[in-house]
Amino acid sequence: MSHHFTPVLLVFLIIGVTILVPFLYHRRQRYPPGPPTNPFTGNITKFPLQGGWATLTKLKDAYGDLVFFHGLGTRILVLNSMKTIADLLEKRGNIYSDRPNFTVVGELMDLGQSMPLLPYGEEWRVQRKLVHGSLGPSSVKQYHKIQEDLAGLLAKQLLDDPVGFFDHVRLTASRLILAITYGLDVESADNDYITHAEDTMLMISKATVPGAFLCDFFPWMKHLPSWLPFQRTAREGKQMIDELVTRPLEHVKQAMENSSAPRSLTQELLASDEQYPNKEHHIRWSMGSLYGAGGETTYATVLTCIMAMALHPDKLRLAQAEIDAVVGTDRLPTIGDRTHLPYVNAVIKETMRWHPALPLGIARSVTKDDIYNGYHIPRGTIVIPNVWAVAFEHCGVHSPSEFIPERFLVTTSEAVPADPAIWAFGFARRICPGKHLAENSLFIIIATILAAFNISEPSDRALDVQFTAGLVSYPLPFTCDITPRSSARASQVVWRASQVD
Ligand code: HEM
Repeated sequence: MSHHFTPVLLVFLIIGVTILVPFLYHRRQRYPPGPPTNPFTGNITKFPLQGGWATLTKLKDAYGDLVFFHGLGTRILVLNSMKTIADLLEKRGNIYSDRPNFTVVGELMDLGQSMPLLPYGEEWRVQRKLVHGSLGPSSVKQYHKIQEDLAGLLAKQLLDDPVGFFDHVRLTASRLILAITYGLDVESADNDYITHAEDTMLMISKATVPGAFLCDFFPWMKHLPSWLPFQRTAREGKQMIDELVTRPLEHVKQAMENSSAPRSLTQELLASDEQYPNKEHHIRWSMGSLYGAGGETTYATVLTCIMAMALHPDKLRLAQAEIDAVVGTDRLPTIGDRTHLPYVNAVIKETMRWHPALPLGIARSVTKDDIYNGYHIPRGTIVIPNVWAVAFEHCGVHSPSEFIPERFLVTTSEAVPADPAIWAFGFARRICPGKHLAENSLFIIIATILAAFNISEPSDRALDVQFTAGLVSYPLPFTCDITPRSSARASQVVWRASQVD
């Protein structure tokens, strides 16, 4: 009997295997949900290229915490919640800590040598280590004085030329980084370096917009002849970037030879006895990375805060009242006051939540095929943490789009939103190494401005609330009135600026 059954069983088995295996395999290969696809371009053309955070956050309603785009050889996974970000970027950090490859900016212009773009590997590890020692929570105390001095000088500029506040804030953030990284004189740093650095940053931010170069989609194009316009642009960009990272380094080396180099991160690293391969190369790129990553993010946040204060005079008054009560009225705040000013800190947190400076963080790339919640995430997928969605998800009891610092001051446990300090600076192995420095900079610049000035919407028109749509998002130039709170505060500002040596 049994041997009659065997061929039948075999046939069934074969049929079963031929149908089931591809079926199961297909199930295993299932991509996370996303907008409808077509056979030619998948759904990649539906990925919003500029300022996509609001659109991507809306897609969360339709598709959930994971939204997947694919087509034309590119795959993008958007993470729309703290849970998915923690599960992948943190718990599976060994395969989710790489960066996508930018053919033009990264390879042809050489920016791939800089820490934010370096692949997850040995060179990146060396550069991170170089900056960690000097940017840790206790090391950053050595920069308090520079930060307080620069906040004081900024206040003086706001007093003398309030209309130019936008530029003053921008330059202050840039000077701060140049002073700390290279020991450049805070006042003269502008002429020598900032103009070039700003031009270069502008060039980089234009060049990193997806779609800026066809070559980013078709990497083989990098081998095309050098006279082609995109190759020329790439060469010019490479030169600008090279100058940005090399000139200040050479300046420090020269000053060290003359024994006149002030203390700075670069000077300390060059002077250290520690030996490792390509030492100068790594110092050049890790230090250069700090300017690129640390200037724009800081001024974006300060400008957003100024805008929010102009729009919310009642919140400004509360912050000022707290400063007057805690710090007093006879001096400007210092970084030492930071832990004693909960309302001012809540204003800063709310600024970072209301409009995060990096609304989509900095993209990652996954180095191995992965399965998550039953979905297939292929190797090489670009992974984007949508922190804009996180900012709206964890916002406590108040409406997410409104500016309400009080949401961070609630005492009942379930209503307190997640502190932006845990998500605005990125995650796990690639978390922002400048976080502690940045938090002190934001505090001292914002607290100094609030202590000394009133900020209000222009009397003749409404303030235009608009933000740039690039990687770093900050207010488009806007007008607001910035006036000293009193003549006593104005005199304090003048005196404080005169103390900067
Ligand atoms: C408000 C200010 C700042 C914000 C919101 C911010 C945010 C971020 C974020 C979201 C990332 C990506 C992390 C990830 O991939 O998970 C990052 C990376 C980075 N940040 Fe910041 N940052 C700020 C200020 C600074 C400052 C002042 C410095 C330098 C002193 C700095 C240096 C860097 C560097 C070098 C990286 C690349 C790290 C890597 O790829 O391993 N940042 N930052």
